[in-house]
Amino acid sequence: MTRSASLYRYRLPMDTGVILRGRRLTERIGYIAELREGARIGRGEIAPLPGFSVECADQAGQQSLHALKRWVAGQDIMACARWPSVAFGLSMAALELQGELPITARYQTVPLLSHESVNAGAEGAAANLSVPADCRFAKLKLGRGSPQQDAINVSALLKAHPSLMLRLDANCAWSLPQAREFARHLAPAHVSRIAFIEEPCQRPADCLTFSKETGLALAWDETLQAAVRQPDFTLDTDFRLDSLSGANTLVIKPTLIGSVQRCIALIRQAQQTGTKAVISASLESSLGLTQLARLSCWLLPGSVPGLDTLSLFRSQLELTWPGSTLPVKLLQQQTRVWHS
Ligand SMILES: O=C(O)CCC(=O)C1=CC=C[C@@H](O)[C@@H]1C(=O)O
Ligand SMILES: [Mg+2]
Repeated sequence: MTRSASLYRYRLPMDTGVILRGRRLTERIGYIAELREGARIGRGEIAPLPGFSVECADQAGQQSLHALKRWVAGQDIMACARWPSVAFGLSMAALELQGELPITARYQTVPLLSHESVNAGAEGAAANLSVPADCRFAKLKLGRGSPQQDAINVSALLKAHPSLMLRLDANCAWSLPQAREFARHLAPAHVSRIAFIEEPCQRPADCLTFSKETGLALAWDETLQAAVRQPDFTLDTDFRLDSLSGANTLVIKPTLIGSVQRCIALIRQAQQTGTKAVISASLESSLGLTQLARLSCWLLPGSVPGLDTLSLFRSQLELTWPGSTLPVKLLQQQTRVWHS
């Protein structure tokens, strides 16, 4: 069957307040790979995240182009997809082309609570944070204010919403003493209402010590991304998660981890050791987010993914996230950098 492929480069305006690793992100640049074989179409998003991905958009674009040309010539699309963002996007496109990415999704996500006012320490800001009425879980970023202020905000939020559970994320902000300072000001009754805390400390060993001392459940995010980049990290049978053990959850950001197949293997191996997994966004466009929602519903039907990042954008791309009223840019309006 005849094959054709296109690679679209997109630039989407972001909300002014998006700061990643101390850098303001004013626009999101990425690619959409589109595969066609006979009447079938498959798309995937390739969007390395500045400050988190090793590769930049140009590097990802060049590698994607090379892979697409090989695929059109009848070769394996994944053979030279080395960057995680490229491996993820191309593997998603191939899955969708083959009809193996389920259409169904719940499009449910864990709300990311805005923290500007909370972080400014505004009196009562945390308790007044708008939390959707029916939501069981919400996510709050930590590490911008003082650990004590973070703990006060968390306690105020949980007090104001008696049935709420929180996912917390400090993005490796704290030393062990600072993390202990946070725990010291946390109401003991609230510890059990924290589903997990992502990356509390700069050092993974300190995260483990902190978790053991406080009983706060730990989730690996950046630590997992760093581990999978190690050359000796293999997902074959002898790979054990003990180099990542001690956490009760792995945060799977496919754009930062790699191919769907690699994510599946990681999830299955985590589950064999009693470790949970949640799929999380890396600020993909609405096209990528809708595919991540389908992926999460397929691989982790019992877990609510962390995909509440569309509000950081000023427009959607090609596919709308259900309920979003953001304007939609179409792929044909984007720059097609190559077409077979
Ligand atoms: O995981 C979620 O609920 C949403 C995504 C999210 O929190 C993040 C995405 C990308 C980088 C970070 O800002 C942050 C994270 O560290 O998990
Ligand atoms: Mg995180």
